[in-house]
Amino acid sequence: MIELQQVNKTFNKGKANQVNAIVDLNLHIADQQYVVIVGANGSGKSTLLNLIAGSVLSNSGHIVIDGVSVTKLPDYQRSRWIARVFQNPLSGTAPDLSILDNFRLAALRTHTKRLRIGTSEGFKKQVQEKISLLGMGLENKLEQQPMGTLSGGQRQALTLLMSVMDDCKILLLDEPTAALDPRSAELVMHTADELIKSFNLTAILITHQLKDAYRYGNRLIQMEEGKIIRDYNKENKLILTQSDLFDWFS
Ligand SMILES: Nc1ncnc2c1ncn2[C@@H]1O[C@H](COP(=O)(O)OP(=O)(O)OP(=O)(O)O)[C@@H](O)[C@H]1O
Repeated sequence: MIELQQVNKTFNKGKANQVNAIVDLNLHIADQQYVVIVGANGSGKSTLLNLIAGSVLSNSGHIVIDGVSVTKLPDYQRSRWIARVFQNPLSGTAPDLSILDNFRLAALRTHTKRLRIGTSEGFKKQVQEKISLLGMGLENKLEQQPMGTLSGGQRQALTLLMSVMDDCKILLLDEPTAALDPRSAELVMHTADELIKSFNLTAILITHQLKDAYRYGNRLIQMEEGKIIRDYNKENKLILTQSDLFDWFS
């Protein structure tokens, strides 16, 4: 569960370039909800995700995750709940290391409990099993293939997998397909959807791709000038047509 109560975030407060990025925002996200957020550039989407992740702290209001008040906690103290995937498929991976070594690093970094870290065959087998879920045939290239030689889509799918293999409950996706070609983007969106379901995650996706906003998730939010101006739950989203969604931006 994620709860934001009367949250405000102002950048450059009191200066000529002051920006009220988030304004009196209230939001309740139930466990296992998959929320998609759309909105024009500068409407506050990334700031909202940063406030939830703790990489930006609010000026006022309360943020509660899983019943714990996290309002003043920095991001590294929220990482037990939260995993994040960003636009750039290269961020968070070591290009010269093999796929397996990247998984070892990720497991060490997050002290994952799902995996027994090490050089053992057991670790390799667990990673192999998980990677085979992606259906990309990468499970047979674990040790030969350096991460940097994979396509952007493959890397982003592996990054997704690495981030959800930890015991996190919340996955934050900030335009994860923005740097990908349409085919890779489709693959990553599908992978994210499968992982969210199979790991029972609560997820938030920011996207400018309206067809993805329409297709994925069970709640749809539109932001404007730091506020939520539309909020469609699962039932209302089902009634919405794709052209309704396009009309919001015309
Ligand atoms: N660190 C910062 N310092 C100053 N202003 C900022 C900072 N981060 C965001 N802003 C401003 O806050 C407003 C909201 O930005 P934000 O990145 O949250 O919007 P967004 O909806 O994610 O936009 P986009 O779709 O372009 O990514 C913008 O006016 C932006 O310039």
